[in-house]
Amino acid sequence: MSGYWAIVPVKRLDRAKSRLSLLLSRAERQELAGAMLRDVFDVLVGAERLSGIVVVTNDVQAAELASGIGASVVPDRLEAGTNEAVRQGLEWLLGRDCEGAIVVPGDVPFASPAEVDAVAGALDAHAVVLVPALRDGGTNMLGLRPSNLMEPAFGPDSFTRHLAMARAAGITPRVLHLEGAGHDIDVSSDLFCSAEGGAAARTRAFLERLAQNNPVPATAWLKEELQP
Ligand SMILES: Nc1nc2c(ncn2[C@@H]2O[C@H](COP(=O)(O)OP(=O)(O)OP(=O)(O)O)[C@@H](O)[C@H]2O)c(=O)[nH]1
Ligand SMILES: O=C(O)[C@H](O)COP(=O)(O)O
Repeated sequence: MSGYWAIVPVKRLDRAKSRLSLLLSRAERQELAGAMLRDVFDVLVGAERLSGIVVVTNDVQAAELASGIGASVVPDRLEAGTNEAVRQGLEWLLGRDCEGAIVVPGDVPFASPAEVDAVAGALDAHAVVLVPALRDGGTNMLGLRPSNLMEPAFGPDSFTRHLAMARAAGITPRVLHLEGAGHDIDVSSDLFCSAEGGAAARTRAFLERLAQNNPVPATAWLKEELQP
């Protein structure tokens, strides 16, 4: 099927979000990761411009959820990080009739279907589309047309790196600042920031419960900021 495909890398849910371990137990992190993933899948299903979804994961539950929405699942037995997972998704797409790919991490639950469609619309005119994280220098969505145009370079400060890589290849990327998709959940302070954007019903319910049960633990944030 031609058109744009979403690639979603998903780490094992019971290992997800280790940077939140100051505030959340392993079980809570797993629950949050599952809630965010379900919300992200709803967003992708609601987008009108996607021709397909490929989920790269070694997690049984994530794979079941992915199959439930009709996504293709690429097993990620090595779990060697986001870039390796995205690479596997891109490689899988190479054999398919696909015009381009949009990498969507599983931790951007506040994205909306309209934002995904906006990335797809921008990809029609630009070979590289970047959605920066609003706070930490990351890349929250990466659009590539064709899908093998550029290697993924996720990790700290990936937005600047993706920008530079595109420019080095002679491409002027389109940068979309999106309120919903720009908000990912990585560190404790992200748990207490109200987010604009899409429905994110399960994630918002989790965060509301958390806020009710725990008055904002400023000291935890401080510890987090002080960590190298
Ligand atoms: N398939 C796969 N996905 C990964 C891997 N590492 C990270 N991801 C996914 O890549 C996206 C961005 O990852 P991070 O923001 O670093 O999330 P995380 O690894 O759960 O968070 P931390 O443990 O706090 O670093 C999320 O959707 C992760 O599930 C991996 O080794 N394999
Ligand atoms: O740019 C990135 O690597 C992704 O957004 C993940 O970054 P994060 O770990 O800051 O979410």
